[in-house]
Amino acid sequence: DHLKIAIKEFFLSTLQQVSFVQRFSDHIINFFSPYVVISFPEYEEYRFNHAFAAIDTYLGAKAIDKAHKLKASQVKESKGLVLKRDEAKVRDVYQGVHVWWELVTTGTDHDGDRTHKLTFHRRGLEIVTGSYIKYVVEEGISIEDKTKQTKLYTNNPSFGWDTSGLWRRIDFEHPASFQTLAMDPSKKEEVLSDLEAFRNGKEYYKKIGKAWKRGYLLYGPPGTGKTTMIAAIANHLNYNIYDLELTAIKSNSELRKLLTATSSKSIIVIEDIDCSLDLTTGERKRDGDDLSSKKDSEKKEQSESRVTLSGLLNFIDGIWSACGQERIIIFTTNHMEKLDPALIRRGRMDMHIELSYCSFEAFKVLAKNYLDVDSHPLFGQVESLLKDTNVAPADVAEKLIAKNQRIEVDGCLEDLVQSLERKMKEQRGQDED
Ligand SMILES: Nc1ncnc2c1ncn2[C@@H]1O[C@H](COP(=O)(O)OP(=O)(O)OP(=O)(O)O)[C@@H](O)[C@H]1O
Repeated sequence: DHLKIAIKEFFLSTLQQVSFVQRFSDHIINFFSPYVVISFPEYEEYRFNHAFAAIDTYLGAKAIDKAHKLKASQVKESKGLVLKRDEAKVRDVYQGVHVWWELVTTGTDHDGDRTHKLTFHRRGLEIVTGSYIKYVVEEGISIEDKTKQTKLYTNNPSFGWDTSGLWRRIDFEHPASFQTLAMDPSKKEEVLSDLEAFRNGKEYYKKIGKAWKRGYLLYGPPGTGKTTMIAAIANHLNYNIYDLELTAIKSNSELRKLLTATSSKSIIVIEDIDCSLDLTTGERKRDGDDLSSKKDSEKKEQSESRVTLSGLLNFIDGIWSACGQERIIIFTTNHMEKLDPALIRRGRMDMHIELSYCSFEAFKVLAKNYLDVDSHPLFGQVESLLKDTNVAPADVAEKLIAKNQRIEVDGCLEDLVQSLERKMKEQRGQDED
């Protein structure tokens, strides 16, 4: 037994010495090493590191012809196949300086923290920090703009998609476009030119000293195309969508964390804002909760741990202005009148866009989308019926979809006319009541 203990102690002390020597030699090597390492983690304290994404894209596109491992993807049906370098280590040369990139992942494969590590000789320090990194990030951003697959993120825990920090994400494949969006053509033009001005507004926002962001409020009855318009905006600008589910957020600080984890060139959406926030008290509503039956202290505790109106205003104006750029925030509502004026005042929500019942102009777009016709003898009848009937584009679209079931154009339009006539009678009846 004594012998056993002596051997154990001997090995333990030897091991300690070895690890001490190891640590000491690491210090010496680091001290004298001619190499410098710069790390670019994907997230820093939940904040998304924009440089990481740009570097990732740059390295993915770098010297594909020399790569041994490639990843192929078709980001959109309309776009070609995109090949990406799929190697953890990449070498690069810039103005005579040799650098090595390595992608290091810690933790589990799926949720691990990823970091790009850049190693180079100390001699190249000035070139690397002075211009190379800037070059890589700018190149990455411009490649990303051309080939980007738009993503849809949500903070809703019930969706079990691919996670990336606080958000869950999937590829965004909605086919909506402004061309197929049925709305008044002049309103459509107005929205499109506002988006263009925003997209090209970098210098303008800098000049006036305002954060590069814009808020849109989409309002109108159900089925008038609010969600469709968000998809059309995302496709038009090629921005990611962050679908923010307020009811899944426990506090204002969680809301801030989510915000700082969003990337630039993105649209943050809160749908049906009137349903997720009680705007009279500023407390978030929760199904089945009856606050009036709770004691005061409990009420206070609860309201402190929830998203409040002021938390939401801060989200739009406060920190939001300070982090990231090129952000669009969109609220949708079916009940404009229920919203607190503070939330929707111009400056916060820069443009209020009404999506209204189907006009004849909007119908013509739907007829083109679904039936591929520009005119038809029944159009006159549809036009006069639409003038007197409040019907959502979604209901009109539903009638026209029948074409897919091999019902001919005439049959579809006759069906639509009949349903519009029924609807008109119903609405007249209600008015008389
Ligand atoms: N303006 C429109 N242009 C083209 N299609 C439309 C339009 N409005 C509705 N649709 C069709 O109706 C469906 C439902 O519309 P959408 O979800 O965009 O309406 P919404 O206003 O967001 O409704 P809700 O308020 O109920 O969320 C869409 O999938 C689309 O096919």
